[in-house]
Amino acid sequence: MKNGSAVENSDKMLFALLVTPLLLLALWHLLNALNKKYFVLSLCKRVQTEDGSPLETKVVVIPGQTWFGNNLDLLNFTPASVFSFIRESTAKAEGKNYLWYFLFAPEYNVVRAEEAEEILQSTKLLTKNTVYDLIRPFLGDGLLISTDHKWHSRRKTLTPAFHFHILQSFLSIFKEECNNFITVLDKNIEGDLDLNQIIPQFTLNNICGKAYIISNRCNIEFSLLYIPFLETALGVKLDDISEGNEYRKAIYAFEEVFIQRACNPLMYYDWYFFLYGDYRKHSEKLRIVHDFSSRIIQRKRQQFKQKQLGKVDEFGKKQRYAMLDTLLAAEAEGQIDHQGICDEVNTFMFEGYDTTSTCLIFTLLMLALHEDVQKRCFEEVENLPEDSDDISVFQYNELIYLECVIKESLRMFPSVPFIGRQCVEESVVNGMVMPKDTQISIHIYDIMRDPRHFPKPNEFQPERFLPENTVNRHPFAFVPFSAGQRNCIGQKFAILEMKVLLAAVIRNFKLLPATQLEDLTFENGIVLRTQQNIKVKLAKRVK
Ligand code: HEM
Repeated sequence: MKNGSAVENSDKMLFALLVTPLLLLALWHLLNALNKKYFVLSLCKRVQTEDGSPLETKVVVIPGQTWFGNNLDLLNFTPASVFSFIRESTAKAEGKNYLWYFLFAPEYNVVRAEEAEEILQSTKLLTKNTVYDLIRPFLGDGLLISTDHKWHSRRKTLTPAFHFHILQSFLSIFKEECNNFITVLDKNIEGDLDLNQIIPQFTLNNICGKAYIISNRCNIEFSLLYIPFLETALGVKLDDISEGNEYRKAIYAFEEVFIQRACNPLMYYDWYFFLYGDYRKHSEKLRIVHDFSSRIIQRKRQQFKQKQLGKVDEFGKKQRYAMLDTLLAAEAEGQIDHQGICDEVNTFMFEGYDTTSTCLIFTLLMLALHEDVQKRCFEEVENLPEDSDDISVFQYNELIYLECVIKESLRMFPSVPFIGRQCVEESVVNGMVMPKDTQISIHIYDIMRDPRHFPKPNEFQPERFLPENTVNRHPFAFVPFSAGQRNCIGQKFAILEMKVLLAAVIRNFKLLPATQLEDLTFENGIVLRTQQNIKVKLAKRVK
């Protein structure tokens, strides 16, 4: 009996020895076959071409540094290393679009205008990607992040608030703020002017609060109490400087936490962020920001009711309101609630402040570094009427060369270096079948440095934007304000605001270099940042 069971056992062992490798081989083949369609170790479906041609003909797949796709490539990066990693990836892909594989979803990186066009024009790819979820606690379902019906109806409601006639009425506010700004510069002609300190205060004042704070060395005090953006888009003046200032600081701190999160893929998970991230700072700053916007809205609501704004003016035309009035009018008609208004106000404060200041900082730097360009701008603005009160929107529109300078600065240093979309269902994009949840990053920075569209892309050449030089350019090669349905609603506002400031600065001062481009380390944030503050010197122009 014993002998019989021993034989049986050895048969079993032999069987196992023969079958196990076969099973493993079969499993290996199965996994290999599965891995063609799915990136097994990244738990996501692969991108395929629509016509069955090799994927490499459409996109470069950048191999990850481990077997787990690109999941660990970005771990614990800093904002500066994220910026250089993205640029290196573009270089590795030799200017072609490229793919990464992350946990649960691929990421399609677009660096070419040709493919960006299809995405930005698509009516199906309007949903923002997961990076935007990190700012959702701040901006809620405001225009930047919302999607589908909510976004459509809000965009329709808010578009008239940026109509030419409304912009015209903002002009006097921009000018007043600008005059104050020039007075401040006049008092600080000595030494280097730290643009990162003073410009964000100007643009936030154009948004929400007047308080120029510059280091004691420069000796500028909390002197000005004026709030153009609140007054322009929002139609409110702040009485309390410290209130606006606390708000500005809270936004800055929120952005710092955002950057920390954005640099670590694990931090995208709320539970991980709650346990290991700066969750307390995040919540505290959000409370300050939200309380501030809520108070502004309450104040404006009172004024709105008191004024009893009618729906038609004396000529029977529908009245055009600034942004917050527009929202309050929509609230009166039951189209939006208090939370919706808060989300929009936060979105506009946020979108309208950092973006414009980043562009102004780089434009002033480039003017200081390029004397010939500055001279040409000076000749152009010199023709404007002496008294700034007499300068009309039309005259600002005619500052063609200054506009080229702003555009060239935006091309080289786009305030928003990348934007994101995602496929909410399996979709065909640029001839490839993208699985549901594929993340799409459109790298505006790289698109606008593509030498096929901008020869010698690292050279500052405003002439590229003179009308005669743009005729044959690809329409999506220059997209600092994005394009298509989800383009920037505030672009005309921004260009006018920047022209008013730049014209005034150039008329009054000669800008001289202090910071050189080589001194700067770039960082990826919500907007493009540099580790070092950017400085210029000023020399008063003799009239
Ligand atoms: C130089 C200045 C500016 C630049 C470079 C800029 C750039 C952009 C870009 C690239 C987008 C698309 C974002 C995306 O798809 O994720 C955008 C959207 C937006 N911008 Fe701007 N922006 C600027 C100024 C402004 C200003 C001054 C305002 C408000 C007054 C504003 C309000 C918005 C809003 C609300 C959106 C979302 C639009 C939508 O999705 O319907 N922006 N901006």
